[in-house]
Amino acid sequence: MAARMAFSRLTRSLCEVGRSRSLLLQSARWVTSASKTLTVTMDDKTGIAEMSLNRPPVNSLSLEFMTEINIALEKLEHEKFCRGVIITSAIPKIFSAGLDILEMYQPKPERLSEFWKTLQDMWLLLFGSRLTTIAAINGHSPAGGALVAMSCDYRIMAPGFNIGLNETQLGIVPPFWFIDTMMHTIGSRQTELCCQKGLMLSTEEAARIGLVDKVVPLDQIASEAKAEMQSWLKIPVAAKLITKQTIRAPILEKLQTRQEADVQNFCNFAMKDSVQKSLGMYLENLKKKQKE
Ligand SMILES: CCCCCCC/C=C/C(=O)SCCNC(=O)CCNC(=O)[C@H](O)C(C)(C)COP(=O)(O)OP(=O)(O)OC[C@H]1O[C@@H](n2cnc3c(N)ncnc32)[C@H](O)[C@@H]1OP(=O)(O)O
Repeated sequence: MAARMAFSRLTRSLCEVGRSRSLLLQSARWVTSASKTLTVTMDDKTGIAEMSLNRPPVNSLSLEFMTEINIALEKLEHEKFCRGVIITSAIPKIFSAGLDILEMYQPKPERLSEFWKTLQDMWLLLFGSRLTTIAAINGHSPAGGALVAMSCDYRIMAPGFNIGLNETQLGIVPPFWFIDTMMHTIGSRQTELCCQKGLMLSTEEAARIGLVDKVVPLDQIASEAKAEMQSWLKIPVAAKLITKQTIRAPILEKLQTRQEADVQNFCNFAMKDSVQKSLGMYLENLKKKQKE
């Protein structure tokens, strides 16, 4: 249901963005075409797909990038032989820098609402996926990046990076469904501590509170993710999926029943002068940091 609703919006979004991104079936493996920013490969023997994010410099989630991700997720969801997907990054040291702040800073109102709908769709597709989903977190993963990781069934992270919902540090508020996703992962007390302070946790701190399930060296992250996936795929599929749906359905429904209102809230909030000022200053600091 979540995936179907997301798909109808996705189709519209695709037309508006005006890009064609077909997925080509190529014997044993299929790969995304038309774009270098997302590579999806599938091993037909194991039914395991890998989605690799590759939008330099930091895999920030723009409208177009999320549309691509959504199309790929939708395709995998309907791919008969696909049983699981591993999400990772092709960019050294960055899993995803989260939402593209440039989408929210001095935005055009129509694009802003489309941007938010596309983010909602991405979350609905990923959090509600029938597939087993594993995040192989091979770099920093703030805010929207953490949301992607937390929406998966399992998280493996390499040491030396940070992860968390840091929105309050930017003077913005994590949406209720970001918070719900974190509460689902680490419980409400830890979520409150992390979200109010906008904490970015080290890999080890994240593992300590269950935000990350396993810590492995960077060079072993891909093989470990595959091994972990194999163990999940041994569980009887219907039993596993119904269990996942039972746990996640109320969280998904909360957004599904308020999607339009959530878009409106977000747009109103984002357009506030004070929020625009905070975002402008944050962007400025990111650039300054680069020069230092
Ligand atoms: C308005 C209402 C909002 C309601 C709530 C919305 C919920 C929000 C969710 C979000 O995801 S907001 C985004 C949060 N993300 C961040 O705070 C991450 C910021 N980035 C970083 O901390 C670092 O860039 C990094 C990811 C740790 C990587 O550091 P590194 O030193 O490797 O690279 P930089 O030199 O910092 O960056 C390179 C380049 O990329 C630009 N950039 C970085 N992050 C973003 C981003 N999220 N969006 C857009 N652009 C980003 C950065 O400015 C540099 O640009 P140039 O100077 O090269 O042009």
